[in-house]
Amino acid sequence: MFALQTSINSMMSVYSETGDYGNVRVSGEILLNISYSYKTGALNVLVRECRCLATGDERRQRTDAYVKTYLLPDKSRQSKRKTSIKSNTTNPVFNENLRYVVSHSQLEMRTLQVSVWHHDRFGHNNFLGETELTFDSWEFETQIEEWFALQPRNESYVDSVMHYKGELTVVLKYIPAERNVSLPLDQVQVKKGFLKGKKKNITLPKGGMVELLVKEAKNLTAVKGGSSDPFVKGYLLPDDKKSTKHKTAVVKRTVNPRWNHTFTYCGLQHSDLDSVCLELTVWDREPFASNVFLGGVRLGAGTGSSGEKLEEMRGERVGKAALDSVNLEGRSFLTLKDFNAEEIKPILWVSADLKHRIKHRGEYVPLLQGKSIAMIFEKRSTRTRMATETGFSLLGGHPCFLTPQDIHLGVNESTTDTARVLSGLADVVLARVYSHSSLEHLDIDASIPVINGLSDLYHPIQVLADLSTLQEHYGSLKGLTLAWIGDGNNVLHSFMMSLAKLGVNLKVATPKGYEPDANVTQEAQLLSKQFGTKLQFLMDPMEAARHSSVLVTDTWVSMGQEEEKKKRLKDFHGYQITMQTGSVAAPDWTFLHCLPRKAEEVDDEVFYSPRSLVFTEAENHKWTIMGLMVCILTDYTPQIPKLKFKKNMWEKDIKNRILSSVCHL
Ligand SMILES: NC(=O)OP(=O)(O)O
Repeated sequence: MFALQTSINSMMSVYSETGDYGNVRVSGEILLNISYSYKTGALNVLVRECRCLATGDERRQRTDAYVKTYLLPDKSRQSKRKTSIKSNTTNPVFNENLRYVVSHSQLEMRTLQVSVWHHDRFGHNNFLGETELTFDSWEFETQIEEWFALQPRNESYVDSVMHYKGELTVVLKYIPAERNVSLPLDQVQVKKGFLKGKKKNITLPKGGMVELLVKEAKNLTAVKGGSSDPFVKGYLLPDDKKSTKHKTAVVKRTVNPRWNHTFTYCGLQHSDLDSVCLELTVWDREPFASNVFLGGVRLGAGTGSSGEKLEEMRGERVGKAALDSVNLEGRSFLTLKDFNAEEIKPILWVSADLKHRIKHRGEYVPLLQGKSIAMIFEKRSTRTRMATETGFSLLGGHPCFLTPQDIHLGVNESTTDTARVLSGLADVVLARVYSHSSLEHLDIDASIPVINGLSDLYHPIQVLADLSTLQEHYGSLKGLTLAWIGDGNNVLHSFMMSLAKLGVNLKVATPKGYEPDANVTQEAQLLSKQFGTKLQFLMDPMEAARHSSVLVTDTWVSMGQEEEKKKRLKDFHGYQITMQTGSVAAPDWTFLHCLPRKAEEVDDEVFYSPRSLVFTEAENHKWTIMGLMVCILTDYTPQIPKLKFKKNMWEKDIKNRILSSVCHL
């Protein structure tokens, strides 16, 4: 028998947080604009651009760069911020603000680590260089904008700060076979349920036994409010079937937990001890998200390699891995023009995940607990207001609905002052405005994210709901053709800024004089060229509908256009969507309308038919607004794998629905 008492910090950890840095030669500089606001307690790290970066992927001769920051010594995901990825350039321009809320006295003791990475969709991201800034002699009122040379990895800092993750105390014993067989049955620890009804038939394990007492840990990383909910997981490697997994209980709200929990591993010969290894990992339990990896250690001589477990240990579950390259936290959402496909897809995914968990599984998911949203509405609303209020509350947050009659905005108080005040009182603003420039002003002055709840130029949250509805019904967006028949308005503009990025073709039929905005059109043409999708501008509604999968229209008289109503109704004559319009569309055509609807735009036969997805579309307004809020206010990872919608399932469903409609007739 041997006994061993050890602690993590006396052993070399194989769980480097530093990851795989690749072998890219470091070059280039990064332009940062750094400011600190005493008023909001926000450190704003505006990542402007990089120049002369090294090539991230030599074989493919490309660099897809993004910037990542940590406010050291905190290396937890709460401290991580990322920009979007800029494709195929060694001189990427970001102009993205990475924000930390931290008191200036805390900040004096912190180090901002700014690293640049090449994003490899199919392998490891490659390190392209970094710079570190300390704040101990910083003039906090001064804003700096400066080029910083990128440096190779600072190994000494990595060793001294990043590898130390606390200490774990364990007692390890090997009990040889001759002693093991004399153990009474109730001392042989096997998985729960194994003994149930089988006591008579149980065969005692052959060979010796490893007994591990997990006593306690000290100085673990605090991942929430100064503490964690830690537990230990253990495997005896190699273990391809995960049959040796043991876990301690969770000890709540502490970074110095005491477990005194014993794991036993049976059937081991003494000679096996040279080839096995005991992997112990410490985790923070997260009831509504992936558990957070706090540290790990391997005891024993064997390598016990098991790729699957290593992956799980790093928290890279399906969802996490796929979302890892995208960080929308703190981003405003004024237009889909600012969001690429890799940023839009996670919003749709989180939305579908929330719908599944809350609506279908009946779970309570308070991801926005303690957060507030200021909802400014210059115009009336049914769906956007209800979707935001109920959705935000459902996630545990607090919505405040404000109209110009309720608050001083634009009457007694400037937009600038209102934006600053709201930034201190809420976590996010959603604003429905007449002029898009009002949103842009709000966004400049606010230090919290601003969401466009509709402006004269764009209605991006509506299009998120539409994309999610189509994704649900068709199983995939790519390859669909959407026909917009009607006014060249804000909803169309948002489609024009997003569809090509997702591989959707667009045909637009508008009466003369009601075409979409010229700048938006020019941008959409560039996107369609870039992504190889079809984009057509027509005047004939039937031509737009021909072979299209989705027929879409909207009101012909938007809010604020009431005086033009008579003329508009005349000008839009012939644009009503009817079954005749659908007769030339694709066999599986569907209909969308963002509502409210008037009969002149679409007749009752189409509007209330099984082809019409309008009421799901209205409901999805809520799930997509919730998904968006969660993406910009938290680092939530979907609990369920990326939802898969099989096309043949949908085809069956729509055929059944059409059939049942025929029966009613
Ligand atoms: N589609 C839409 O934005 O509806 P409301 O105007 O009711 O918010």
